[in-house]
Amino acid sequence: MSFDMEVILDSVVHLTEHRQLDSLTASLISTVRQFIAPIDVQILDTSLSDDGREEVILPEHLLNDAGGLKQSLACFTHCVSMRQIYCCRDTIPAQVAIPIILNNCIVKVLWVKITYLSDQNINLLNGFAKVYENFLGIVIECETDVLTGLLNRKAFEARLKLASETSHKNTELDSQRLSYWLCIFDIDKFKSINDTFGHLYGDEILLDLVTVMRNVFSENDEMFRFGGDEFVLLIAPDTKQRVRAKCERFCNELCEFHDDNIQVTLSMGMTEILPGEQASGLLEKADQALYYVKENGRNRIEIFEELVSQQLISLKKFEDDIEIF
Ligand SMILES: Nc1nc2c(ncn2[C@@H]2O[C@H](COP(=O)(O)OP(=O)(O)OP(=O)(O)O)[C@@H](O)[C@H]2O)c(=O)[nH]1
Repeated sequence: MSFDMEVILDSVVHLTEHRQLDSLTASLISTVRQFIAPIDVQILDTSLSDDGREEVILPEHLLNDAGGLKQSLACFTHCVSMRQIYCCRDTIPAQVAIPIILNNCIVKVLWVKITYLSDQNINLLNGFAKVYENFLGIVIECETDVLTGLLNRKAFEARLKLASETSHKNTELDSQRLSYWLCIFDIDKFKSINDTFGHLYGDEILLDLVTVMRNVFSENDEMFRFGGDEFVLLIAPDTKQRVRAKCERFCNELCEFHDDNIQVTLSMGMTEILPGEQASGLLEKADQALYYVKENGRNRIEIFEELVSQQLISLKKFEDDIEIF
């Protein structure tokens, strides 16, 4: 089969229109489907093993499928770890896997199962994988905070939208309900830390905070730096009590992290993410709880909904948002 150059260029244009990881990945999959009509195509994720090696996360069905990866797993693993294309054409269907590499790390693997795998198909797949790889680098760079390596504000909205869409309408009592949570926090009197110890020391404090945060929160909790000393957490579904306990542990561990003459304390506002709530309203709620903490002594955590029920702050500002849902 030969391919029309114009159609290929169109696909590259389409692939590079995307500015978000999920849509970029979906676009690569649909491009591969369009051009080589595979039986299956997947973009596999990778994780780091305890000894620092990249491991491809293989879904069960890929391993156990008839003609699946199980028989040739050693060869697949070897090729990918050597950053080479894995190609198995002896079997029907054939399989090909192309590692996607960023900063010398394997971050994803394009895996395709196809009835007949020609050289032309391999070249085309490799070309699309390279376009995806280059663009993935740009997308990740755009969504990453330079100092801390956390996600930045730009990455936040899409992730919050996903959380509020997948958050289930549940009727359990407060104490048993598993919800996503949004937390905003900033360092107390960070300006005076900068003024006393210098800006570079202030940067070290920000990096220490991220180290402690990564230790306390799980991979499912997403962490963002909005700018300056302001951070946001999108915490995966859990009860209010457990989320509060986790946030308190974070604040305590950060406080104990510096055994010198400096004590870093945080003020934090939290709010529950209910289905369909909009980013602006949620941010305002968490921000209002944070503001309350700042105005009332700093160095603690407050939950917006609790402040409202205790009539310490007013819900009025959000009535419009709530009526929509
Ligand atoms: N070291 C360092 N400082 C930064 C950075 N970005 C912003 N800042 C400083 O962070 C400080 C933030 O101060 P504010 O949040 O306004 O106030 P604060 O002193 O933390 O006081 P409260 O928030 O009211 O407790 C300012 O002095 C900024 O100049 C950065 O990347 N590194």
